[in-house]
Order: sequence, then C-alpha cells, then structure tokens
Amino acid sequence: MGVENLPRSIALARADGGALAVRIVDQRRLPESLVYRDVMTCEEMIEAIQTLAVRGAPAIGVSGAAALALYAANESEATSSACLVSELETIASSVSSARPTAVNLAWGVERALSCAREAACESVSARDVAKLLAGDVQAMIEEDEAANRAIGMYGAALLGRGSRVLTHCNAGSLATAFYGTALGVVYSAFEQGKIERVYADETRPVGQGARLTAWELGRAGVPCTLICDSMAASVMAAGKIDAVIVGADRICANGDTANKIGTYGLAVLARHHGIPFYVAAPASTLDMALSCGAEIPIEERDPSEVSPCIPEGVSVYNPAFDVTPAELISSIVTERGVFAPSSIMEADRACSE
Ligand SMILES: CSC[C@@H](O)[C@@H](O)C(=O)COP(=O)(O)O
Repeated sequence: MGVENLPRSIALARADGGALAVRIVDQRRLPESLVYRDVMTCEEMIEAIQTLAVRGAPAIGVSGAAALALYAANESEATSSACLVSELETIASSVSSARPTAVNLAWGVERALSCAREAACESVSARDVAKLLAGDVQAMIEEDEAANRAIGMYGAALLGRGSRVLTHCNAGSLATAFYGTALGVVYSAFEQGKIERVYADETRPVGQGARLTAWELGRAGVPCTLICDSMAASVMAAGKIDAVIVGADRICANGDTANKIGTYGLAVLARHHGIPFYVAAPASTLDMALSCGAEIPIEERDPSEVSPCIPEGVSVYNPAFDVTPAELISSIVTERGVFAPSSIMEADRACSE
C-alpha cells in the first residue's frame, strides 16, 4: 500500500542467460492479475505498444527507445556500429508509427537514434553502441520519474485542502516510468493532506479508468470513486468536483492538447460548471512543430474495442484520442512549473535549458 509501492510499469532486466530484457507490467491483465512480461525483441515491443500491454504517453516514449535498445542488443555481435546505426534508422519508423498520437513515442525513438549515431561517430564497437542505448533507456526512466515528481509538486500547489478531483483515462504511475503525471499531482497533493477523493471516469472503450486508475489509486491508498463517463456532467452539477486533472499525449504550440477520447467533452463540462481544468505533462509530450490541434494525427483503433458484437451493416468509429482546445484549459503543469496554454512555448524553452 502507498504510492512508493506501486509496480514499475517498465524497467530494464536480464533474462535467464543474461540477455537484455525490458520488463513491463502487462496492463491488459489488470486489474485481475499483476503480471510482468519480459519483452526480448524490437518486434515484441512494437506488439506490446500496439496491444496496450504498455501504454500511456511517457511509458511508450521509454518503450520506443527500449525497442531500439533491444534491437541493438540482439544484433550487435554480428555487425559493425555503422551498419547497426543504419539498421536502427530503417526500423525506427515502424517503432514510431506503432501508435501515432502520443509524440513521446517518436521522441523516444529519435533520442535513441541520436545516441546511437553519436556513439558510432566516435567509432565505438556495435556492442558498445548497444550498451550505451540500454544506459540511455535507464536514464530516460530516471528522468521521467523525476519530471513526474516535479509535476506533482507544482500541480499540488494548485489544489486546496479537501479537494475532490475528477480524472480521465490513466495518467498514473502505470502510464509513466513511475509516479504519473495527472495522478502524480494527486499523489503529491494527497501526501499534503489536500485530497478528499478522486473520481475516476471509467474511460470507454478500453476502460483505462475502471481497470487501471481505480486499481492504481486503490493500491496507493487514495480514496477513489469510479463513475461511468456519462455521469461526469451530473457529478459536476452536484458540486462534487473541485478540479479536473488529466494527462496528455501531445501538446501543440498554441496549447491545444490531445488526450484520451472523452477529454474534450470533460473540458466543455468543466467550463460550463466553472471548474478548473488542468493538464499535467512532461516536456516529452510537447510538440512545438505543430501549430494547432488540427494537425495532430489521431489513432483509430479496432471496432471490436467498442463492442464485441456489432450488428451487421453497422459501422464503428473508434478514435482513441480527441483534442481539447487551448481556451478550455486553465493551466498546463510541467516539470518546469505551471503555464497558461498560451505560453506553452515558454515551457518548452524552459524544459530544454
Ligand atoms: C501520463 S499518460 C497521458 C496520456 O497518455 C493518457 O492520458 C492517455 O490518454 C493514455 O491513452 P492510452 O491509449 O491508454 O495509451
């Protein structure tokens, strides 16, 4: 019990025989079973990302870099560092495109590629390139946790005592290397005695709120009430919510923010009820190359997620994310502090200093 005892969603490990493994919590199995899975190859990592065994923007950022590190570890005995880098460049796009919306994935892949290219320029062996890539994945894990703890600290300052917070999807420890973004704010505020209760939206169609957030908050000892997505309006109208806090998959230069489908609707509801709507995200989620939310690629997932039995002749639309316009967001909490959506470019500059 307690946030510090939550499982690590992604970590480096050694399999029997000493090969590099990436140990993930298989999030498809929660809440019934807490099962770890050792991912051994780049292809297995792509499959784990696509099937949501590992999920959440920061966690898939680390997974993208880890996919390249696994490839390098498996191939480095048989090749030179220059050939290895060129092979990594070839596979990079299939890793980055495993899920298109969270910019963290492409960010993680690009970081791993830069690390490999730099090492190869210094004419180290392919084996050493592989070691450097694994070392950089470990560094990403530590940096992500540190960023989340800072987000938690800055975000907690926005909340008063006795706060009742509504959240959507899972932007918790499970969605990151550790601690979480939106739930990082909750954990930090809870430690300060500021959280009365968290209302977790079930988050159709895959149920990240019902299966993951409710489970995670329960294990962390934070009082949690699970609601169906369709109940958010009446819960707000009943005066039970003081703040909405969500994570993000991509934040554009104008502050428009992509997050799990249903987030936009919550922001509209929050505005109607005069409730502050906060987005919590690390620098790896900022995409200053996109000017506005209309440019964000939105992942569409399999119809079977919406319903296992679809009447003949009925089509299904299953976008996994939506875009919340900047004007509906009260503040964006990053590891460098709290920013108005209109000054998110300042946050980006501060984060890269
Ligand atoms: C800190 S996680 C932020 C977002 O990635 C999260 O809110 C979300 O939308 C996750 O979607 P998922 O499809 O489960 O990967």
